[in-house]
Amino acid sequence: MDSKYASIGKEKENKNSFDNIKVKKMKLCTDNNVKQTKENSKVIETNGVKQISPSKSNSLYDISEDIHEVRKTLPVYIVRGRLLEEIQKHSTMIIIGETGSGKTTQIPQLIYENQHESKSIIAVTQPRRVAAITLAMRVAAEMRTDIGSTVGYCVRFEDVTSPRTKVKYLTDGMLLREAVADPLLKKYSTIILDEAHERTVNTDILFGIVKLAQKDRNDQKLNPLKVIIMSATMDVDTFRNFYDNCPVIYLEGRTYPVTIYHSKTKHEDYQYAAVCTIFQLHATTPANHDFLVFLTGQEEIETVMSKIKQLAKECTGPSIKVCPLYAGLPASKQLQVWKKTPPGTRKIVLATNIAEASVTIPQIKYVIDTGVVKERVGWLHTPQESRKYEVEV
Ligand SMILES: Nc1ncnc2c1ncn2[C@@H]1O[C@H](COP(=O)(O)OP(=O)(O)OP(=O)(O)O)[C@@H](O)[C@H]1O
Repeated sequence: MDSKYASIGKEKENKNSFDNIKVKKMKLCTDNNVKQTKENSKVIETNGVKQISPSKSNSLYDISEDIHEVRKTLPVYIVRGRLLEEIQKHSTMIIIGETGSGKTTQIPQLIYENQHESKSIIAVTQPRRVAAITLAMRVAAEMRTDIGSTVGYCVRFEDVTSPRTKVKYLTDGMLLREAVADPLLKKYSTIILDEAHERTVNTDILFGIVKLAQKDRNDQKLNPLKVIIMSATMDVDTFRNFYDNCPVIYLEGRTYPVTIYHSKTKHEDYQYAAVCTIFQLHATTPANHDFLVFLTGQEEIETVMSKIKQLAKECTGPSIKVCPLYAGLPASKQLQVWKKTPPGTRKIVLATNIAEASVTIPQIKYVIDTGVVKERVGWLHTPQESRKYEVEV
């Protein structure tokens, strides 16, 4: 996104650069036609297990919203009959579907609605905690059920499931832990390994574990295990070879019109450029158009957040709610991102790349991507780093 302000003049050094920002006082567009929504869910903690109370609201999602109509437009929903036939036919399969086709939210529901064994649980793994939680809440709302009953989630320090749970979203790490206690993963009838292309140590081990569990359950004549590998994009041949040439289904997705603007110049001080762009957009777009800004980590997010709060005081127009989103943030704070803001308030989400895939944040209309990311790398050439690399792998 090209920022008019960011490209004016010389960029200053990091520590002072924000002082350079001038907030234009102008009449801002507001959109007051946004409906007021109910208060969101409440978290109760009992014996160290947090339970989301359905009493105030079922989840982060307002049941009164037309989420059922949205669901019906999803490609997976449209081809559900044909897809189900394939799922029933094969014990292992790979499903490739474009982002937003409805793989993660619809396929578990489809299997649940058609499974006859009432005791079985469908597990859906996610690489990120926040994805597991928000997807479970979304699916619970779509199924008109309370979170923690038919649909639940399990992430580190938080198990929101019950004996009634049949669709369980959980992180790769949690399923791996369960596999240590029960290598056959007997409580599950179906295991969906989602976002398979993200390949971490956890997921790679899980691919082997579920394959073994499936085989051992067959050998021991126990209830069969269905394994579904899902992704938007991945190296299909590698996975297909590993899973004995299992069938692969491709699903078409939905696309939304996206206009991409690039900065004309390289901004060494990308935080400054991002803040400039935020206020440039803030001055010209309706209040119910929320922003998502990608930064590299907690420290940067906190710096930019405090600058936005400070500059917001000098602005007229819609108020601003800034929501941080990074892996180290407690889950309850991460969920603030999904809470609706009052009419006339703009939400600005400052996130690391954890918001890049597998999560959907409604109402985001503008994405400001600084184009930088923190990555952990292993060096093979020095003895110290090479040891580190070995330990991590
Ligand atoms: N947490 C959410 N909040 C609001 N809408 C959601 C949420 N999760 C899903 N949706 C809606 O459901 C649609 C399908 O999402 P889903 O996650 O099932 O797609 P997907 O094919 O798994 O995409 P991806 O490959 O990005 O995970 C989204 O485009 C969005 O309209």
